[in-house]
Parts: sequence; C-alpha cells; structure tokens
Amino acid sequence: MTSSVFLSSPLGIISIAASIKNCDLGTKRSKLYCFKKERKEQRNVNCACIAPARNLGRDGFPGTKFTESSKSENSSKEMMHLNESDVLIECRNVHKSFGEKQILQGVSFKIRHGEAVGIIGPSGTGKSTILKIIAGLLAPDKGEVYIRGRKRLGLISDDEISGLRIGLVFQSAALFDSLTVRENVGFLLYEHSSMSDEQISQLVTENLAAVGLKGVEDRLPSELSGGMKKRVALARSIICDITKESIEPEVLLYDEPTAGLDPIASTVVEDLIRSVHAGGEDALGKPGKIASYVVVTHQHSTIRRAVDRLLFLHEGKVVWQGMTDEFTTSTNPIVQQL
Ligand SMILES: Nc1ncnc2c1ncn2[C@@H]1O[C@H](COP(=O)(O)OP(=O)(O)OP(=O)(O)O)[C@@H](O)[C@H]1O
Repeated sequence: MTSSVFLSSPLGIISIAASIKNCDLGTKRSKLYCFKKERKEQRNVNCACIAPARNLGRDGFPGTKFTESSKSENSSKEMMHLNESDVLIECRNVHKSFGEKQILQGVSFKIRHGEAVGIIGPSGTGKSTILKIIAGLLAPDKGEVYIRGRKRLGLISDDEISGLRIGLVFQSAALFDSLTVRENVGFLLYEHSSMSDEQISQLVTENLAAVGLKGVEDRLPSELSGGMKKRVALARSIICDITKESIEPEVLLYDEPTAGLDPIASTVVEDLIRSVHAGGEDALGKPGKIASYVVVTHQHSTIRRAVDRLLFLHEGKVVWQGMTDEFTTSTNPIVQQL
C-alpha cells in the first residue's frame, strides 16, 4: 500500500508556475517533469502557508469564557461511535508552536470512515495548521497523528506506507497557472501512473464532468471563474489511478473551500463536496468515492450543507464538538456566539 498526499498551496505557486515558462516544453510529461522539478526545489516555500485575514477577527468572540464543563461537552451521538476499526485519522494531544507562539495546545479528535467533519473557530486559532499536520506537511512538536491506527513519524514522504490517500484542497484553488485544466487535473497521474496520455485525458474529462464541468480541458486557470477554479481543484483531488489493483480510501481536507465565493457559487461547491463523498452522487449520477472529509470553514452555509459533525477549535484546543443539528439548536453560549 502506498500513500499519496496531493497538495497545492497558495504560496509559491505563482513563482513556480512562472518558472516553468523557462523550461523546454515538449510533451505533457516532459512539461510536467520540468514543472515538478521546480516545485520540489521550492517545496519549503509551498509548505510555508500563512493564512490571510478571514471574516472573523482574532477577537471574534469577545468576552467568551470557556468553562471546564463546556470543554468536556461531547455530543451524545459522537459518543455512540464505539467501533475503533473505522477510525481513519486520529490526532492525539497535538501541540504546535511557531517561534514563541503556541498555536495548538493539546488537540485530540478522530475522523472515522464515512464522516463529514467541520473544523470551526476564530481566526488564527490553528485550524489550517491542524489540517497541514494531518496531511503530513507539518510535524507536531508534541503529540501524535495516527493514520488508520499507525503512528505517523515526522513528515509524510512519497514512500510512506499508510493505506490512506489524503488530499488537501487549499482555500485558493491553487491551480498551476501555466498548466491547462487537463494538466492540472491529471497532474499526479502524468507523474506517478503508467496510464497513457489518452487514458489520463479521458479520466480527466470524466472527473471534470463529475463536478459539472464540460469542455474546459484546454483552458488555462486564468480563463475560469472563481467557482470553476474550485471545481477544477475538486476534480484534481478526486481523480485517481483506476488501473491500480486496489485503491486506498481517500480523506479530503478542505481549507475554506467556499471563501471568496458568492452565496450561489458557495452552494454549488458545498453540494459538490457532498456529492463526491461516499453516499453522495456525483454530477454523472455515480456514487461518490471520498471516504471522509474535513472542512475548515467560517461559512454558516458550508456548516449547514456540507458537514455532519463539528469540532470547535479555540486557543489551540477543541473546546466543543457535536453534530451539526446540535450546533444549530444548541443553547451553549460558546456555540451561540458563532
Ligand atoms: N508556517 C508558519 N510560520 C509561522 N507562523 C505560522 C505558520 N503557519 C501558521 N502560522 C501562524 O499560526 C497561527 C494559526 O494559523 P492558522 O492558519 O492555522 O489559523 P486558522 O485558524 O486557520 O486561521 P484563519 O481562520 O484565519 O484561516 C497564525 O497566527 C499564523 O500566523
């Protein structure tokens, strides 16, 4: 079993994309090889993501007091999950600091097979950081991350064995500017599969259709709307090598997938997130393939439409968790302030 983490960060991408213009562009594969080489050299830049300001300030919860009882509040439905074998990802007592700044201070939670989980909380509380730790882009200073019961040591590498694919979809669609939609969506397959260009091209078309896009394969990202870019990013995260004998389950991590979209475009993306999830149905009427997903969001509509269970992160800790319906009906003062 092999693991794969597909990630694209908002930082560094533009300079990398610009630099491939200097490469000798021949076939898609040589173009992408050249692109990958540049990307590898700048990987440290890619991983150094600093989240821009969001619609909630750091003091978005003035006067909020988190009591011990609220900290320990757990959803009764959450507690009903007793089967440990369906846990795909577990964070146990995760700590992370940047310099003197303590960001995560003992975060613990589990993501189970089939779940649609949202991570909410004030800006700067470490939501994106925990996604990057799950994805293996950042290592915790203390605490552990378990992938299907196996402790992950350090950062993820292409050779690491985990039996789980983890995809990370950043808030900016983070498409490679100089690559066409086809090359963006098929990127991993051109790089890591033995599929022919024609097979990949067909699969790209199918996956684009699954997110409701047709006839955009030859366009550059600059020729797409914001909502279309997010769909392309989604297609890129769900595509996989269908020639492999066994395909590992995939968990998708979305970092503010609807940020910057108008309400209608947000709804489309929220429904797409649902549709590619197991139990959902994509735009072609086929069952979704994603085992579980985690969404970091500030958007109420995303919480309502795309998520079943919520983790509330505050000052580096999970201070409340529960099902979405409990969130919307809760009389808990912490929840009410969102
Ligand atoms: N690579 C890094 N180096 C230094 N500081 C960082 C780094 N990554 C994140 N931070 C800092 O850690 C804190 C948490 O960042 P993070 O992006 O995880 O917060 P967030 O909860 O996702 O915020 P937002 O809701 O605004 O996206 C911020 O103060 C951020 O500036």
